[in-house]
Amino acid sequence: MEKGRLIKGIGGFYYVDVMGEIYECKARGIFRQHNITPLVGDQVIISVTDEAKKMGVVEKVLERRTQLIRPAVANVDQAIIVFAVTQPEPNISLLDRFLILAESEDLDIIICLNKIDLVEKEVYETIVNMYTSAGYKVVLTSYKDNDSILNLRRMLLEKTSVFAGPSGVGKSTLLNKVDPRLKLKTGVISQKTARGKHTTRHAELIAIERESWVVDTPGFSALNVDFIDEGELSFYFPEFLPCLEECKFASCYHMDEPKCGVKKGLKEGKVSEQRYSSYLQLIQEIRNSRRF
Ligand SMILES: Nc1nc2c(ncn2[C@@H]2O[C@H](COP(=O)(O)OP(=O)(O)OP(=O)(O)O)[C@@H](O)[C@H]2O)c(=O)[nH]1
Ligand SMILES: [Zn+2]
Repeated sequence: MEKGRLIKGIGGFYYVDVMGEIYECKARGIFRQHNITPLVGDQVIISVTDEAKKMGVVEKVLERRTQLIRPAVANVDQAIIVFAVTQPEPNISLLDRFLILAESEDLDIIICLNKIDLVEKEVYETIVNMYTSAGYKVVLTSYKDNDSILNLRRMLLEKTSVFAGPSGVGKSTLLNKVDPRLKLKTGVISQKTARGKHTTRHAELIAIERESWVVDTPGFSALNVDFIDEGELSFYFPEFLPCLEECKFASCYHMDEPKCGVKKGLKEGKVSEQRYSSYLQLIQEIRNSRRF
């Protein structure tokens, strides 16, 4: 029996990494009876049936700490949300959607602003300040700046991180810099888009040094958050949290209600205009989606 990490599942086979060796495994029928589907990211126990051919059987799925829905990966620790400071221009509304998704999955979050070699600091300072004061950790990177890559790599050590962000911001480029053995495809947008459209891309765990794992997700240009309950949305804005107890009504949506803590926080500069307007836009979207 060996313990390993399930790194991908394709066509009924599970690929399990045991100390860097990959075993192609079937799952025991017993999982079906118990309605358990092994998931990428699971810690599993396998028995090796053929050492030479690296084949085995998944005997047991160890208890999951967490389970992401999209991408479907177990035991993820943190989300690295990557945006470029330019090319493409940062889309704040989309960034807030990624944040809410990660918050709703209860992940630790790092915002990574990439391509800082392309513009002056003044260009992205406002964004950095806005998210830092909202309570987020923001890191600045450029594939041309080795120190920034080392800093990013440090944040990945001994964790499972999901890389998310729009297309073309440099997710694969950064991962290739962090670990040059990876050789992920970069910059071939047409090819990647074609794949995204016509085939389902399965989530896959990629090992980088010292028990660090990453999931590179395809880029998204739009994200729906309408599965979130309108009453819960404000919990996913961390800077709103200290304001909420000052709302007079427990069911305050922080819109037109009197004595609202969030609007007070907005006046006092504890909540930024832009984040508040993101909130309003999203709650409107959630409400509209409920009408049908
Ligand atoms: N100047 C500059 N260009 C970068 C940087 N990082 C990535 N790029 C370029 O940006 C383009 C897109 O990079 P990718 O790594 O393919 O972007 P991605 O986020 O993986 O894109 P998808 O796979 O479509 O989601 C490539 O041409 C990279 O060379 C950076 O730090 N600075
Ligand atoms: Zn309120």
